Amino acid sequence: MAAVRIDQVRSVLGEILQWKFPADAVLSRYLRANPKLGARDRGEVAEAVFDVLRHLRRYRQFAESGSGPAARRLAILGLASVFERSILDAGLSEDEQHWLDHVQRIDVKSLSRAVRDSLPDWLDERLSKLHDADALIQALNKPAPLDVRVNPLKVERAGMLELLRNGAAARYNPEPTPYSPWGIRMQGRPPINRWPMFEKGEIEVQDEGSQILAALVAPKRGEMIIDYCAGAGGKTLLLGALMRSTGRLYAFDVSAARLARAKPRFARSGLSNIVPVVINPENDQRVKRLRGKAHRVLVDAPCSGLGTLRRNPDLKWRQHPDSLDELRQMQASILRQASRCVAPGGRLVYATCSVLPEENEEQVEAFLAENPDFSLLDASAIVSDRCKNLTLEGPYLSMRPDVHNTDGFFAAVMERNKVSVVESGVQKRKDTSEHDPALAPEAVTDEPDSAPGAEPTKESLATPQV
Ligand SMILES: C[S@@+](CC[C@H](N)C(=O)[O-])C[C@H]1O[C@@H](n2cnc3c(N)ncnc32)[C@H](O)[C@@H]1O
Repeated sequence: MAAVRIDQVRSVLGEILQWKFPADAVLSRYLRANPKLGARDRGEVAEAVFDVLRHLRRYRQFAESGSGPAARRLAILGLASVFERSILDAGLSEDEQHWLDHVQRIDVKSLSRAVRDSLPDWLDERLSKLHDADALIQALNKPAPLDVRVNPLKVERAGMLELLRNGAAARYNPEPTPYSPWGIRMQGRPPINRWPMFEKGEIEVQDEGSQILAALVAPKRGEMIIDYCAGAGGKTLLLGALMRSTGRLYAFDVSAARLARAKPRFARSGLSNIVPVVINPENDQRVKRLRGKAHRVLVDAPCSGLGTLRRNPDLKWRQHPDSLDELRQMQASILRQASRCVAPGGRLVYATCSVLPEENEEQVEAFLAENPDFSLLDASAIVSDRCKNLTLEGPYLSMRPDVHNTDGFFAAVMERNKVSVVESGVQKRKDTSEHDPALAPEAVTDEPDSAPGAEPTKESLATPQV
């Protein structure tokens, strides 16, 4: 069995290490192409592959010694984290066993941090500037638990926890998440997409940090909200539920494929206030029509994803300083465009799942310097309303795996002055819905709990005519 597993891991790694596709996509494709593999086989292959990606630099150094193909030695090192030696040895030659004995005796503390914790030099250098860098790097190198979130429109967390603890999920040790009031954390690899509560839209997979982001947007009933980079809808779903399915929640994205992946999730959720719209990154007329209209705009910006290394360790090797520069320009441009949709008195939330200041604080500072009609709010005061145990230092939301046991997330909340002058968008049409049903205004049945200062706007916030 060990011999077969080594070949399987080696085969998956062979494709992943070409870095053409994300590791999880390659692995899913491999598992789909090998349907005879049972749940345990799949788990073992996945665990070993991800272990290699986490420790790639160190393992490559170890694999320089020994004989035979280096890719096989990487697979052996990955499987050494899954199997006991006695099981693994059954698939190894005598030479390989000696080689593994040798590398397992190496004192990793004698290696430089970049090798020990397997980081490319450029990333080691950037992370080393962060507070408590060692703890952060080590936490990013550990596998993450699985966080799910209840759909507050359908169920309460306490009831769902009881159901999970008394059913087949008990072995995954479900526990409430410490900060998010909607989260449940499980250990291992629960096959939740086959569970009835998932099919009924009562639970969704969402990291606790991402749940807290939705709390930070703090949408209210009846408001008009834009999730500007909605992707597969992870945050849209919780925003829609917090709005109690009232008002209007635009789910924008430039990628039709990503929004298409969101649609079954929207359907399961039971939400009826979401309007998905594929937008053009440049000069989109529908975006223009929403200028100065939204109560809240969330920009969950495309980023390096370096806060999610626990789940996506391949990003260490797929990202590069040049790609980071491109991302920074894109982030600044999206933030600028999205900010125009914010109504006077409304809020703009900029978020990433990166831990690098150049994608986070520096972007926000540059935006605020160029846009004096926006000012920074204290994130801590806003989230404390729903996330009782969460204390933050400073005005930003900054979640870290070493501190909060979540992925690395950053967010800033900015408020537009009540007296901002809103640039007009495209020329007004008599009846917009006739031309663009995707943006057709629908009856807003619930009064907003509060509307941002509406005095100087040309159109009223409560009637989202777009
Ligand atoms: C971090 S992901 C969003 C994840 C999503 N919010 C979620 O919670 O599942 C960033 C998204 O931004 C989208 N994007 C890239 N450029 C964009 C642009 N100019 N305008 C809007 N969305 C954009 C990408 O297609 C991607 O889906």
